[in-house]
This record gives sequence, C-alpha cells and structure tokens, in this order.
Amino acid sequence: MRKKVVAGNWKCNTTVQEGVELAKAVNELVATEGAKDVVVVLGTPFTHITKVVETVDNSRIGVAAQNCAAEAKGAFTGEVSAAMVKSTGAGYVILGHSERREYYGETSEILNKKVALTLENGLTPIYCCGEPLEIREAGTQKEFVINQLKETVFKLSADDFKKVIVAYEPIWAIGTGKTATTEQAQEMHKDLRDAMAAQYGQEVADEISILYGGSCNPKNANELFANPDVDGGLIGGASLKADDFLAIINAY
Ligand SMILES: O=C[C@H](O)COP(=O)(O)O
Repeated sequence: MRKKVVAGNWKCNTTVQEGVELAKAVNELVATEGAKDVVVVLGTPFTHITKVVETVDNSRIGVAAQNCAAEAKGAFTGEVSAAMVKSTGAGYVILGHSERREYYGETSEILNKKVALTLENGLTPIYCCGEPLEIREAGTQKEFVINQLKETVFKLSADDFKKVIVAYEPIWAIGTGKTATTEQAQEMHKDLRDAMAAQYGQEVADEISILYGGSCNPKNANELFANPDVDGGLIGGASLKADDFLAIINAY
C-alpha cells in the first residue's frame, strides 16, 4: 500500500530562527490534530536542517534537504553532499525541482548523480518533474514528463526505484495561484503510473507515491487528493504557514 505524503518545500525562505518557530508550530499541530496516516516532511534550507531535526518529533515528521551535491565529497566549494545531509538526521532530498533545473542548469546527467548519491546514503529522493506552459499548450506534456523520468529515475533498478517519491509539478502552476484542475492532475498522475508499470511492472508502480505540486492550498487540496493517483502534495507557499500546512495534511 503506497504512502500518502505531504511535504513542505520552504524554498529560500525563513531565517534559522523563523524556521525553527515554524517547525515547532507544525510539530505541535501535527501531534495534536494531524492525520495519522499521512507522512509529513519539512523541506528546509540546509542551514536549518540540524535545528529542525532537533525540533520535531522525528517519528512523526521527516526532514528534507532541497538539494545535494552531485559529487560525494572533495574540493567543491559551497556544495553540501548527500552524506552531510544524512549526518544531520534528515531523511529526504528534494531533487530536480524546476527552479533548480531552470536557474541552476540542472540536467538529467547531474540529477542522475544526485539521485544515486541520495540513495547510496540511505536518503529518499523526492524527484520532481513537470512541464512548462508552452509544452502544456502544445499538448505534449505527457511525452515531456515521461521523458524526464526516462532520462533519470527510470534508469534505476526496480529495488532502487521503489525508494523514490515522485512529485509532478506543472511549472505553470508553481507559485502562480493557477492550480492544475483535478482532472489535469489525475490524468498526468495516471499517465506517470502507467509509464512506471510499463517500465517496472504494475506491482512496483502501485507502490510509488506520486505527489502533486503547484499552488496547492487548503481550499483545493481536498479535491486534488481525492484523485486515485494523487498520493499527496509538495507544497511551497502554503507550507510557510503552519495552519495552512496542517489543513493540507488533513485534506485527505
Ligand atoms: O515545491 C513546491 C512547488 O514548487 C509548489 O510551490 P507553490 O505551492 O508555492 O506553488
């Protein structure tokens, strides 16, 4: 039975102190009011990870880095390795977010190295995929997104692929207030699961959590999560407010 997952992606927001306050608030709300069958993850900036791991109940809330280095270690000034992330107590790494692909030139080749290092270090990759507006308008989004998977995580063995969480994030919906309709989300998630089944078999495909990301909020989460192939969300803006994030966790 695949897991329901609601992961926050704080992106480049909050100071360490603000982040710890936010984590504290989420921790309290999740402990008292959070849906028990939902895996909750906080994707914090690198600088916050150790403190956030110390702040939350780790048996209830996981912590994610938003990136990691494509190299294991060495002379790579400014980089943070997967092993370093692991040593903080974090359990997840968000990889392939469209902002990293677009602003930092992350290619499939780079992402393959990051995915491999994440898995080697016992971390769970939350692997993002999604199409830009022009691809959606041309109607070729299915081929585009499945190709992103083919170039990266579909190169993994079935055993490794089973450890991956996939997040579908249409780029035109990120931070724009323009959410994919519930039909658009379900259609793509089903297409992605079918592609996973073609690659690895239905049993593996049925185990993979596929999250939706893109202007997900307390008002639309319920409808989005009601889809049979939507297994949760990767939440940007709304994860910065503890009450909104809790409402999304409880939207199942
Ligand atoms: O990683 C999260 C996504 O980019 C969604 O961000 P958003 O909820 O602010 O649209």
